[in-house]
Amino acid sequence: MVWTVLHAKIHRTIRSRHLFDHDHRLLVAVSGGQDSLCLIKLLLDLQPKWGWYLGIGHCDHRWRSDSAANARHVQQLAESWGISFYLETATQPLNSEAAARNWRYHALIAMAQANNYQYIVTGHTASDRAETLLYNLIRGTGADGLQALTWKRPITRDILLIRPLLEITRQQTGEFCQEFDLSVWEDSTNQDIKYARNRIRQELIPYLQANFNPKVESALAQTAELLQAEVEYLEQVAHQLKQEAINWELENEGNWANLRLNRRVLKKAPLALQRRVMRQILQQILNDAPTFDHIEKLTDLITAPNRSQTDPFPGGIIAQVHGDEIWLTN
Ligand SMILES: Nc1ncnc2c1ncn2[C@@H]1O[C@H](COP(=O)(O)OP(=O)(O)OP(=O)(O)O)[C@@H](O)[C@H]1O
Repeated sequence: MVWTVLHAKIHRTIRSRHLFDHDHRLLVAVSGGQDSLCLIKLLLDLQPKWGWYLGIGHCDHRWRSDSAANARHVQQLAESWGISFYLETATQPLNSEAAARNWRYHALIAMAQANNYQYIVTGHTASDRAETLLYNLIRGTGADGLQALTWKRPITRDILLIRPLLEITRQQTGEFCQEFDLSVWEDSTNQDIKYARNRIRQELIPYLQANFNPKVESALAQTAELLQAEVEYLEQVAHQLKQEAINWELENEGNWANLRLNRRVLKKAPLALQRRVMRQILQQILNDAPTFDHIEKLTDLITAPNRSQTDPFPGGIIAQVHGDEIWLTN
């Protein structure tokens, strides 16, 4: 087997970041594109050193006319490597990026659960990370959005989502596929500049590379990496503060019903932590992700006069100041 710089890099990354350990069962999400082919080839080559059990999961969104052929192509590759192959096909064509992504993650989780995999591994690269950072930055976000794709995160209670290629650029995965003659399935929708993501990839990044920094992808990915560690730390501190600030909490048949927060505890904390506590609380009690506006309204109550209250949040929950406390009630 030829051992390249990428093999060495990914081997080091898996070890130093504790992405997965010996003998784990990894379900590798393979679209057939260059990134996920590079990923599966690297993992296959490293497999004898680590002893993983590898499987390939493919999702046919029925988005493009060639999607069934794409799925067959990935299946043939899996067979040629002697790896288990799992396919989910959408019951109807999914024609928005968001719908396709959402369905894809559910499909991959279902495959992993049915076949006893603890890890779902995707081929997101440093280039995806840079694009996600720019995409989120343009739409407006905090440090959380700028950490743009994490190495490892729980996707269900028992399954972790792992992205081992976050330090490797798309150029590198392309060169790797050429070097090993991997037959890449080109996704025609990647070229379509009606999608903002693709415009960032096709127009904005090349512009930044040509005019500002030829290594802008790696630079942005590094920014995301630094922010990720800071976000992790702030979230931990906010969690502790939240526990300290909750005076009283009532659950009704497993559902959250009533919460009282100590304003004196919260007032002493910096604004950045106040906002994070409020976001964690809203995440806990709303079914949807809280908006910036929701978080600000609730944070304002920390210093607002007695009896001030918010408009109802989705689900009808209202927050109101009662002396030294904020009451959230249904
Ligand atoms: N049809 C598919 N079947 C299996 N895995 C897929 C498929 N499409 C994408 N993936 C996995 O997701 C990774 C990222 O793909 P891509 O960048 O096209 O998706 P995305 O919509 O931007 O995803 P995300 O929301 O996760 O960033 C791929 O490297 C691959 O591991």
